[in-house]
Amino acid sequence: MTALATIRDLTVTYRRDGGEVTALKGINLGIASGERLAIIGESGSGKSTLALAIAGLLPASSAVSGRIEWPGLAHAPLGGRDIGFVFQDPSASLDPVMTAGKQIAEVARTHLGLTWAQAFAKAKHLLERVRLPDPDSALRAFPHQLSGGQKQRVAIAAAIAAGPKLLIADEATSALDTIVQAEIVALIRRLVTEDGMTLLFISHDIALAAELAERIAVFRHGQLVELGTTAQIVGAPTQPYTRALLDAHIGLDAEPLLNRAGLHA
Ligand SMILES: Nc1ncnc2c1ncn2[C@@H]1O[C@H](COP(=O)(O)OP(=O)(O)OP(=O)(O)O)[C@@H](O)[C@H]1O
Ligand code: NI
Repeated sequence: MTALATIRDLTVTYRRDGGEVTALKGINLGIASGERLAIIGESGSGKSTLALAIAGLLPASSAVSGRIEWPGLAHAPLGGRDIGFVFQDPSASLDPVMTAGKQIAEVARTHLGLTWAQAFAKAKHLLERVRLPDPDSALRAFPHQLSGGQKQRVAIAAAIAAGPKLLIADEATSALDTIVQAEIVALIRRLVTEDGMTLLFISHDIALAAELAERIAVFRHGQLVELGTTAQIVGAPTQPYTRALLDAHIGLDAEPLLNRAGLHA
């Protein structure tokens, strides 16, 4: 498999209150073109920092060493065009005073050089693809007129509007109730497959990660502690920490998770 991105010895430190917090320590990780890779770990383990570093979105208060190479791209990645980003809270990524259609169209216009008319046509098509019940009225809807799940669908449509190679979903379903969460996971899986995107799925929920990902990377205290196929991580973890994450989720019985991951009959 060819690599889309290769992360080499990545260390990220934030300055805070005169001190320093090391959020990532010497991370080495390859992301294969077209794979679905999950990043899991508890709160503060550095998952979002990794996502932001990959997307080139780290705040100015951070210091970075190491590097991220993009053998799968012909050029340095441009956020929004080559990398789509979906955040936990769609209200934070959507502009409250702009219609859903315009927010999606703007991405298409900016990165694909479309006219507004072409960009709105594309936005409508994207709203159909993310299965908004009434794409025509959704085009004209403001974020507050949509449910949480619908807003997340709009945010996903905007994230993929420029046809990115890589889609990063950082806790994209964590704020949603279980049923909507499952729908959004299914949506992400379908879109990634249809467009041949690479997926980086970030979650504290090992079960959700197992449902969607082919490989899982386990982070703890800023370090990558275990990396393997979903079957390995869920069925035969080598690290006590990974086992603890599994146990916390399912007690001592791994069977339900394996079933969810489609690894058993
Ligand atoms: N902008 C920032 N300024 C200072 N420290 C930060 C900043 N962002 C994150 N941190 C710190 O860096 C560490 C890693 O945070 P990060 O958000 O990457 O973890 P996470 O695994 O995404 O956690 P969560 O599951 O809660 O989202 C934590 O100690 C956090 O407090
Ligand atoms: Ni996070």
